[in-house]
Amino acid sequence: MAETVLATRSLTSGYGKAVICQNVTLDLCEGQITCIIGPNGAGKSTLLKTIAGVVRPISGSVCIARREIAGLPAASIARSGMAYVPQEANVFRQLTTHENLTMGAWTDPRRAEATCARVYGMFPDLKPLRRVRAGNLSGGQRQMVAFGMAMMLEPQVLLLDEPSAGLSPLMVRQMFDIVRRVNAQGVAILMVEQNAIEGLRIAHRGIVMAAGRVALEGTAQSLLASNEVSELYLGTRA
Ligand SMILES: Nc1ncnc2c1ncn2[C@@H]1O[C@H](COP(=O)(O)OP(=O)(O)OP(=O)(O)O)[C@@H](O)[C@H]1O
Repeated sequence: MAETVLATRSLTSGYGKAVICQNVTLDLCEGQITCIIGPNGAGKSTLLKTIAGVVRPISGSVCIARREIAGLPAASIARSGMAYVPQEANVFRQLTTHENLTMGAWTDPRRAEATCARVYGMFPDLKPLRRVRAGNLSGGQRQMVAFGMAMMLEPQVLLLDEPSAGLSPLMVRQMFDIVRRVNAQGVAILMVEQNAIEGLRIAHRGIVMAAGRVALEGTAQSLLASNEVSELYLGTRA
């Protein structure tokens, strides 16, 4: 049985007086991809932000490798082995690709050079762009830089908020391919995706969120095969 690397229990969070995520309990196992799908405004991004420490939990628990991290500052959470790629504002636009990657090694700058070489190996398309400012890259290239920066932390757990958002169909395929390759290297991934079918296809497990709660969960295959999920969330009929 695979170890749980990330677990939330009854996690509740929101903004000011607005409670958005309610009693979210989930487990992410070692080496697995879990894809979170659901309608706009369901609270998917808020859940990732809460796990990453960007939004403070109201109640409940978040553990990485059985260590409680709920309520810790985002920087401490990143040091505990979890990297988070937000949907927006995820690179320094004035800095080059290479400078962005180097910034990604902030927890241990001495390792930056060696880790950079590994990340270029993972994302070969970034190599010719190393001297280009992130603000001058395409949306897909920028998304790859953000992903690369997260990998500079050499995380055990990666949180990805809509990695395929705004990408061309070709870039979407490339992005999912990279997600799969990073996972094959042993990184557990919790990913929010609007592109639900493609996201579930590369995932081991899936979670459907609705109105801030976990509405359904199961193996990705079972969600792809479910009539209810197909009609409500995948835009297809089985
Ligand atoms: N910074 C914020 N301050 C106040 N309310 C917010 C903030 N960010 C999000 N919300 C609200 O929280 C709710 C959930 O938003 P969230 O972005 O988590 O949903 P989502 O499922 O990721 O949606 P989408 O698929 O459209 O990205 C929405 O009603 C949204 O208006």
